[in-house]
Amino acid sequence: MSMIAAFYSGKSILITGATGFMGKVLMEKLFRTSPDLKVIYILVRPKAGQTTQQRVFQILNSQLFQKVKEVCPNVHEKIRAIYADLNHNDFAISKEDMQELLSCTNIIFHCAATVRFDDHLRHAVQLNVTATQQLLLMASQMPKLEAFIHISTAFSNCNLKHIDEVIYPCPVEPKKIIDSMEWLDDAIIDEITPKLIGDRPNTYTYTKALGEMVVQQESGNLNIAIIRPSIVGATWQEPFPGWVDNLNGPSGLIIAAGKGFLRSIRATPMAVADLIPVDTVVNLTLAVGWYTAVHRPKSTLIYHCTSGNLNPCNWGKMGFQVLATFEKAPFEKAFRRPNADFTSNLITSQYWNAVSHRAPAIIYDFYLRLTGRKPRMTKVMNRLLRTVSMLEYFVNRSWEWSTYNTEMLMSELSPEDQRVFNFDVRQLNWLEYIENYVLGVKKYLLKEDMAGIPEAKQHLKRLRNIHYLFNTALFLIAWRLLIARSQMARNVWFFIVSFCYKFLSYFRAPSTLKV
Ligand SMILES: CCCCCCCCCCCCCCCCCCCCCCCCCC(=O)SCCNC(=O)CCNC(=O)[C@H](O)C(C)(C)COP(=O)(O)OP(=O)(O)OC[C@H]1O[C@@H](n2cnc3c(N)ncnc32)[C@H](O)[C@@H]1OP(=O)(O)O
Ligand SMILES: NC(=O)C1=CN([C@@H]2O[C@H](COP(=O)(O)OP(=O)(O)OC[C@H]3O[C@@H](n4cnc5c(N)ncnc54)[C@H](OP(=O)(O)O)[C@@H]3O)[C@@H](O)[C@H]2O)C=CC1
Repeated sequence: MSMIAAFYSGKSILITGATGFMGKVLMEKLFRTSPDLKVIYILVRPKAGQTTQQRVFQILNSQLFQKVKEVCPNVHEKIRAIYADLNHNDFAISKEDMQELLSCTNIIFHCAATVRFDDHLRHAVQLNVTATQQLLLMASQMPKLEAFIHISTAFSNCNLKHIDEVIYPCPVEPKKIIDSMEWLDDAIIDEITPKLIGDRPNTYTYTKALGEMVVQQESGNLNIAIIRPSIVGATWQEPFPGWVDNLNGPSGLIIAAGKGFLRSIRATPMAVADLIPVDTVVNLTLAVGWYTAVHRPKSTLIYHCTSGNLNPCNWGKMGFQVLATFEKAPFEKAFRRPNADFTSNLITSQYWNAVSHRAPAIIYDFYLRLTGRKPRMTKVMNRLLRTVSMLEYFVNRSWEWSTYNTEMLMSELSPEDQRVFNFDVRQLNWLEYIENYVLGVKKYLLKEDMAGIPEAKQHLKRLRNIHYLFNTALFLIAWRLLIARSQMARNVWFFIVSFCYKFLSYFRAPSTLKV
């Protein structure tokens, strides 16, 4: 019997960010391994014209939850969606709901965040710092609370090269930042943002670091742990391999590359690609929840959920396997044939941007105009290149994260728990994982049918022929222009033609003799 699964039985669990990528997998695993849990409270806001109930209904009826329905048929009754918006200081939770949360909650998993790299500092602070502070305040009023698990990111200290499982303070206190956001106007915030974030690349990593400081400062008597995952990718094993449902991290780039839009990137092939499957993060999170509640460590423990120091893979190998999978199972209706140029050189990368990205987009828009349609490719390409430029920081550097606490926890688990809540990335086969990841992107994100693969392959062949035809035509035009202008080019041309003629006559002569 799994001790961790047994621990969650009968518990009332509060999850923030349950509608997000990680939150859904966390809920799924909890219901599947501990179907006897009492209730999962989730803080949800209405979104995209859907009420909170409709959103929950959609999640529970998705493919991800199919196995759960077999083990826990009354899952609908065990999930309690609470209307909440973390942008409001009191989360806009009703009095009755708040009362229920305060009196019943046993465990909190705080996953909600804004993960946009370029979010306005005011909004990023509200979500990643103030909301964390508010939740801690709520937690301090929960008499039955056993553990508070805060999800941060391994990149909260990406300005350092070696990162230990400790909290590194930011120069300005989070309380001062929270206060200043209340009275500074947007223009001034824009001006001071670069100074505040310092050598971090974006407001996301900065506010996640502030969020950790808040957790440390406001922990009081709470039993708290922090988890820092690196780049979270599709599922490795559970509930099935390759599941992914958003464009964050590598997923969006895999689509852009598979559809032939993205053909080069400024990346260092030998830099460590610190990817971690989402089910691994969730397994560690649940194990940490159990350990924190049962063993009650004296101080707040931080757990790095990373792969680089235990089972490293680099971007070059990853890109190679992504392309190999495109060969086997290409994406439908590609714009161009997938290809990859990795260059760490800025000038080469700008050259490839012009030749491989901007020029084809301009030519395609010209074709759309000629055929009476609205040009759109240049706009799409500009947005893609902007996104890529924001991710470049992470594919040109390597970090070392120590994993003492994570390894200590692994050794504390029973063999059964090590199996059911496996977070040992040393067992991960990267090539297999990446192949499943790309297939998962095709299946679950693009919703493409595997039966369409032969047609997709045909389409790529047509694109290859168009590519050869286009290059030949381009070469002939360029050559014709050159011959018209340069005596030397003409001489070279006559030399090649006479050489070919002699070559052919040589072969024709013996064959004539035979006859
Ligand atoms: C070596 C490769 C070689 C490839 C060469 C060739 C290929 C060969 C194969 C190679 C592939 C394999 C290797 C890949 C390397 C991956 C490195 C990843 C590093 C990640 C590190 C993460 C570390 C930190 C981890 C964490 O701790 S946190 C979680 C991470 N957080 C994020 O990943 C949020 C990012 N996003 C935003 O920050 C916002 O999205 C924003 C970007 C501001 C736009 O923002 P905006 O322009 O306002 O508008 P949106 O609506 O948001 O998006 C506008 C449009 O871009 C789309 N789109 C949004 N996203 C992405 C995305 N990712 N990728 C692509 N597209 C995206 C969206 O669909 C929309 O398309 P549309 O609808 O226009 O058609
Ligand atoms: N994905 C990754 O690569 C990594 C993620 N992390 C961390 O993991 C955690 C989960 O990330 P992930 O699941 O990928 O992110 P998602 O963007 O998929 O999910 C974010 C969640 O936060 C919720 N949320 C955002 N704003 C509000 C709000 N105002 N009120 C209520 N809920 C809100 C979202 O709700 P809604 O659906 O309504 O928008 C969603 O459920 C985050 O703390 C992130 O920093 C750490 C490392 C890497």
